[in-house]
Amino acid sequence: MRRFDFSSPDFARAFKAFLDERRGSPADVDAAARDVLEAVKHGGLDAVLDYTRRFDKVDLTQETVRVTADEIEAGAAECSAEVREAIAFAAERIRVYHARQRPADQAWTDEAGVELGWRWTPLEAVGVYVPGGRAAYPSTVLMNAVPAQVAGVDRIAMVTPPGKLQPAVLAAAKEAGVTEIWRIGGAQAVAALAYGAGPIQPVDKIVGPGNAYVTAAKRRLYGVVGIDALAGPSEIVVVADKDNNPDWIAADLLSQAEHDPAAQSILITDDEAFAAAVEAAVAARLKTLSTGEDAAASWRDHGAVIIAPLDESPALVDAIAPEHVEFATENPETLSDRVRHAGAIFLGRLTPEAIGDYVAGSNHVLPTSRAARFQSGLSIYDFIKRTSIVKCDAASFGILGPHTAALAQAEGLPAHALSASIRLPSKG
Ligand SMILES: NC(=O)c1ccc[n+]([C@@H]2O[C@H](COP(=O)([O-])OP(=O)(O)OC[C@H]3O[C@@H](n4cnc5c(N)ncnc54)[C@H](O)[C@@H]3O)[C@@H](O)[C@H]2O)c1
Ligand SMILES: N[C@H](CO)Cc1c[nH]c[nH+]1
Ligand SMILES: [Zn+2]
Repeated sequence: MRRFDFSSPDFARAFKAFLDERRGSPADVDAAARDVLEAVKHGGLDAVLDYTRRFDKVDLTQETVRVTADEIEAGAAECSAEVREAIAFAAERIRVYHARQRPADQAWTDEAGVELGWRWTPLEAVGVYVPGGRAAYPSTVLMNAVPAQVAGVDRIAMVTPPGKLQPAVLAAAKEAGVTEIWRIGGAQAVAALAYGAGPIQPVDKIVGPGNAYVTAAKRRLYGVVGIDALAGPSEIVVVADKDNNPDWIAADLLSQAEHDPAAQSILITDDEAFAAAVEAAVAARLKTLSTGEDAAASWRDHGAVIIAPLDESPALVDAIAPEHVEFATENPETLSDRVRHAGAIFLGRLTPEAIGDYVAGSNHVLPTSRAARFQSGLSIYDFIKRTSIVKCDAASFGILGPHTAALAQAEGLPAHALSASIRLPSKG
């Protein structure tokens, strides 16, 4: 864990160096993802199954790689009633939240008499990545698949590593109406969705979070398929004053650290004694968590405590551009309203980020590695696209045609110019 003191003369340089560590994929991870993509592109399902044997230690065949309808039913039935109820509760809140995002088609006639507008249509085939290396993620099934269903996507193909295919994951898939599930993960699963592999038909877009290998593969495949955002190892910034319970804040920091040794948790506070209390609480909790080993590695290698006036926190948060930021302060909006770059903002002492991970209704698939500077979290917009519509009649063509021909001539594109001028009444 690194400590930074805003008042130190070296702060700006040291903080920038710290931030630069988290831009893009590490070179070794990117190289590994590149090799996997090439192998699957040329080797198809055999290559996918080879990597599954190597990385996931599971031996699958063309016959067993797909989760059958019976397996989905049986797995979902094994899930406890309490968890099934929570899945249904979360799914409904996610459904309602994302339905509100649905934009309207538009159509109007402008002053030149041109009929203009646009129409939104759903994507046909989407691949959803549900992580499953270290933990099982039923919540991520919902965060990916429910918005896709709300948007009206025809085919949802889910991939998830074979090891942790737990009842709750299958119950969530059932709740979200997902019927196509492949037990593959990592860069090889992303490649299979993009290129197709044996029985796995290629998709038009791949969404969903994953570890650094999954994220590097998605980054490389952009263009072959659409991708949503670079949603890699989890991140949290907690802005907290000294009036918080240090145990609560420690839990919030650890809630993201436990996802992955590559996750990142950062505390910003103006009080040194409070920072020390949180650090002590983190150390104590690490000993009791079943995920303590990963969380300890994350806190040790990527964690940070920044001592700074709270008034500086919005600018610091913008520089970090984190996946999540919590403002555990008395009037959180006075600070949070000044933040521009964050995947999601959680306000007040009673809104821990974990609420957003599961049941708030907002999406938990969010940009990491500072991608919040230019990307949003997963939404209905990832599953629809806009087609523009234009219609001229004789009168409006008479206005637009000559300008079209003039611009085409200026670009040295005579066929374009002709396509307009040929339709204009001849001048003489
Ligand atoms: N940003 C978000 O919105 C968000 C949401 C949920 C989870 N997450 C993140 O998702 C990630 C889940 O990670 P995970 O590892 O548990 O599951 P994962 O499914 O992302 O990755 C597991 C796969 O990684 C591959 N792999 C493992 N080691 C490899 C290696 N050395 N070389 C190549 N491939 C390898 C394996 O094939 C395995 O199936 C965490 O980083 C978590 O923070 C992010
Ligand atoms: N915090 C993760 C996004 O970074 C999402 C998640 C799923 N389950 C628990 N948490
Ligand atoms: Zn989480």
